[in-house]
Amino acid sequence: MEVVIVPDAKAGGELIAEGIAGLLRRKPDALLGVATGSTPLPIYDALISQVRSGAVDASRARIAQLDEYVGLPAGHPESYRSTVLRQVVQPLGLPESSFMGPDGSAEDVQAACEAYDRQLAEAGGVDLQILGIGTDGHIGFNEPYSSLASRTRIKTLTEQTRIDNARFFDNDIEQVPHHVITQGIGTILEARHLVLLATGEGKAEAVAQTVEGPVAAIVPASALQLHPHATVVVDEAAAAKLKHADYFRHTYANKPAWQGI
Ligand SMILES: N[C@@H]1[C@@H](O)[C@H](O)[C@@H](COP(=O)(O)O)O[C@@H]1O
Repeated sequence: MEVVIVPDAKAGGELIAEGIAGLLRRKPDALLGVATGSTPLPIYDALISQVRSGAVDASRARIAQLDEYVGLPAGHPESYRSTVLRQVVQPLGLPESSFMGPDGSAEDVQAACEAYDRQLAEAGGVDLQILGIGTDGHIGFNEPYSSLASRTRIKTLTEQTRIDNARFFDNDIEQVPHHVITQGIGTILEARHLVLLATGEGKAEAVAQTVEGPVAAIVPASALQLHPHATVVVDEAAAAKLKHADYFRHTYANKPAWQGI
């Protein structure tokens, strides 16, 4: 696992967008896994700027959703499908057909989950998966104690996550669904490159446990330690509880120039 400490969220977004641009130059039809939440927005802003300036061609990129609420009416502005369309797919000028995600309104949710895992595999697998992290260490919507081998499935949100996400629902926790579909941790680990961005002091404890703690289901993001190519990008505030911050800074500062993230 590589840990990169950047000055702020904007720098983190630019670094990751540069990595995505490099991927798209090597593989124009790369399948990019995207996360929702506030944290990845600087990545999308930087990538959209690169595309608009002509620095990178994303016209053949494909986009895959990480997770979804269950039971929101189709087209609900806070469904993750609507969110990814608004924040990533449309600004990149991509057709909706380039975008895949689990069906949160399916009658048979389990079948929809299994169908999504198959769809990801048939698409050749995710090339680069962007991840955020919950304050409790969740990735996607894999809450603490999720199986580290889990596949895409329905999950029940913790009260903390519903509180954290109420800001997207008029600060009314009653509007936040209890159930979600999320790529499982086993599914996420199949992506070729995992890139987790964490910013702000509220993520410092989760980051320290993810990076320096044991691999444990209580901290789902710690499963990144099992991945052969995982990059954790943190700003100074989110790095505040890392005991080995100096080591990570030293290693990154001395990284060969030709190696991207
Ligand atoms: N399912 C999403 C996660 O993918 C995201 O990482 C997390 C943190 O969001 P934020 O980046 O807004 O803190 O929120 C939700 O739970």
